[in-house]
Amino acid sequence: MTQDELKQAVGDAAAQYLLPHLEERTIVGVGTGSTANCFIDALARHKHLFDGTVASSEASAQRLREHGIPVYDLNAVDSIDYYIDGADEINHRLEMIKGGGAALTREKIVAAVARHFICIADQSKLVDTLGSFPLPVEVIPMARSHVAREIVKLGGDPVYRDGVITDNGGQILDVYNLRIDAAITLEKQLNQITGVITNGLFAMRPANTLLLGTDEGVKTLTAQ
Ligand SMILES: O=C[C@H](O)[C@H](O)[C@H](O)COP(=O)(O)O
Repeated sequence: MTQDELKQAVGDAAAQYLLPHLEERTIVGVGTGSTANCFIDALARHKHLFDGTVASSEASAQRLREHGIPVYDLNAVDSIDYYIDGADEINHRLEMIKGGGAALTREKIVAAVARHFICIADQSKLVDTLGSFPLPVEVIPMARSHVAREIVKLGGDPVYRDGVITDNGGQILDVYNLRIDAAITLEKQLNQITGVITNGLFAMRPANTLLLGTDEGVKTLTAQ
């Protein structure tokens, strides 16, 4: 199967996974990216079964609305049972690197509210050790150079993602060559640098379930 077919397969599988849990008042958390888009398209077939969604980006909100699915402000929502989103890398503990599409901060916020985080990914995203994919760090624009210097002290090589402005008005540094063997420690260290909005390590809040698209079908994995 192609990577696109695997993404559609996990998008469809996530919608099927949710079906028994969709009720009149259910709010679904929806992530960002090409895999999340496949999920949005699959979820649209069941839009009469639930109340609406909270989206982790303007792009996903727009796609949801185009399907006629309501999108709520997170501040108007008391709780979210399920958040479905992709990842750039995920390990066997279901810790992730996210933010290749620059949506990391809103993704982390929605994930923090959700009771269950279901990651949907094709088999290329599952790794033994995080860090081949450069770690995105969202920064306040005036702090970009300061944050970059501090990241160098931590051993990383930050590269400014030129021209990208996030939904929050932030900028992105993609950090290469970081050793990510203690992901929670690194996630906290990066967030403590003044001017960092957040970073794309999801170790303090890993996924609860991974729906992994493979050539043998969609596998359901939990943290090891
Ligand atoms: O900022 C974007 C998100 O973290 C995405 O979930 C991540 O980049 C994966 O995207 P895709 O499904 O397009 O590979």
